[in-house]
Amino acid sequence: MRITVTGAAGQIGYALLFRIASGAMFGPNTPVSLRLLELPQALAAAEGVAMELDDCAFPLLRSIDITDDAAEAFDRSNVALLVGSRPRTAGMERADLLSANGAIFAPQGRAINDNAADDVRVLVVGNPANTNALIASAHAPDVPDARFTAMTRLDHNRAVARLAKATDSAVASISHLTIWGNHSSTQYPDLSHVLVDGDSIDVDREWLESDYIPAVANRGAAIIAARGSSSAASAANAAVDHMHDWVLGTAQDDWTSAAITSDGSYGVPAGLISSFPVTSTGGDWQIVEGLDIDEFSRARIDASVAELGEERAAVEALGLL
Ligand SMILES: NC(=O)C1=CN([C@@H]2O[C@H](COP(=O)(O)OP(=O)(O)OC[C@H]3O[C@@H](n4cnc5c(N)ncnc54)[C@H](O)[C@@H]3O)[C@@H](O)[C@H]2O)C=CC1
Ligand SMILES: O=C([O-])CC(=O)C(=O)O
Repeated sequence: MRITVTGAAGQIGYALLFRIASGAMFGPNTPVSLRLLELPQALAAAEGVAMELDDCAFPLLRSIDITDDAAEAFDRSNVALLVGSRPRTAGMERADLLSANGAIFAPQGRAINDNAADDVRVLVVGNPANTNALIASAHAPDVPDARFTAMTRLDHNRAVARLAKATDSAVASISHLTIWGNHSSTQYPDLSHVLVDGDSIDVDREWLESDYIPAVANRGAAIIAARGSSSAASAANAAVDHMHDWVLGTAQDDWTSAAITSDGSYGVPAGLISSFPVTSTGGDWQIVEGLDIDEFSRARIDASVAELGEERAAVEALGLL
C-alpha cells in the first residue's frame, strides 16, 4: 500500500505515521510505503521523523520517501491523507482562509488526478476539511467523487466516548450514532437512533441541547484550551479508523460517520461533501438510507448543511471550483 501523508512533519503527522507503519491502518499483513509531502522549510523535520520511523524497525514498513513536490509525493499512491493545511489565524476572514487553502488543495487535487493509482482513496483532515476536500475533488476530474472524503470520525469518536460516560456504559456497547454535516461547530451529533447494549435510549432534550451537542461540537476548542495546541493523537487515531473501515469494512450491525459526496440523500444538496451515517463494504462507502429524521434533527442537519453551502459558494466565488 503506497500511502502519502501531507503535512507529515506536523503534530498529527507525528502521531499518525507511526500508527500506519505499525499496521494499525490496514492490518498486520499489508506492507506499507510512506511518502511524506512537506513544505521546503519543514523537510528537515520530516527527515527527523523518518529517522525515528527507521529506528522502530517496523516489519511492515518498506520505504519512506520525503519530498516537497506533489507530483512525486502522489506518484502511484493508493491512499492520500491530506493533513497539511493553512490554519485560521487571529483576524483572518473565512474568505482569506478558503483562498489560502485553495492554493494548497487545488494543486494537490491536480497532482492526485495526474499521478495517483487508479484506486486512490483520499481523506482530507486539514481544516476546513469538508470544503478542502471539495476543492481537491473539483481539481481531480478523472478520480471519482466517491474517492474524496473528509474526516468527521474524530467527532464520531468523541460523541461515542461522551455518551458512554453519560450512560455509564462501555464504549463498545454504543452503536448507531451519527455525525451530520460539517466538521465545524455546526455539526450535529445525532442520538435519535443510538442503541446502548442493543436498546434504544431516552434522551433528555435539555441535556442534549445544553450539554451534549455543544460539548461534542466544541471539543476541539476545549482540547486547544487545555493542551495549548489542537488534537493530534486523537485526530491521527480517527484517520486510522476512517481508512481502516473504508478499505477493510465497517463493523457488522453498526455504522460510522464520514464526510462523503452527497447524492442528495436526506435533503443534502448533491455534490456537497457532508457527514452522513455510512457503512463500507467492498471498499466503498454507502450512506445508510431510510432513517427517520425528526423535526429537531432536521433543523440541526439543515443548519450545518447550509454552512457547507455557504462555504461552497465562497470558494466558487473565488474561482476555486
Ligand atoms: N478533521 C479533523 O477532525 C481535525 C483536523 N485538524 C486539522 O488538521 C490540520 C493539521 O493539524 P496539525 O498537524 O496539528 O498542524 P501542524 O501545524 O502541526 O502541521 C501542519 C503541517 O502541514 C505542513 N503543510 C502546510 N502546508 C502544506 C502543504 N501545502 N503541503 C504539505 N505540507 C504542508 C506544515 O509545514 C506543517 O508541518 C489543521 O488544519 C487542523 O486544524 C486537526 C484536528 C482534527
Ligand atoms: O478545532 C480545531 O482547530 C481542530 C479540529 O478540527 C478538532 O479538534 O476537531
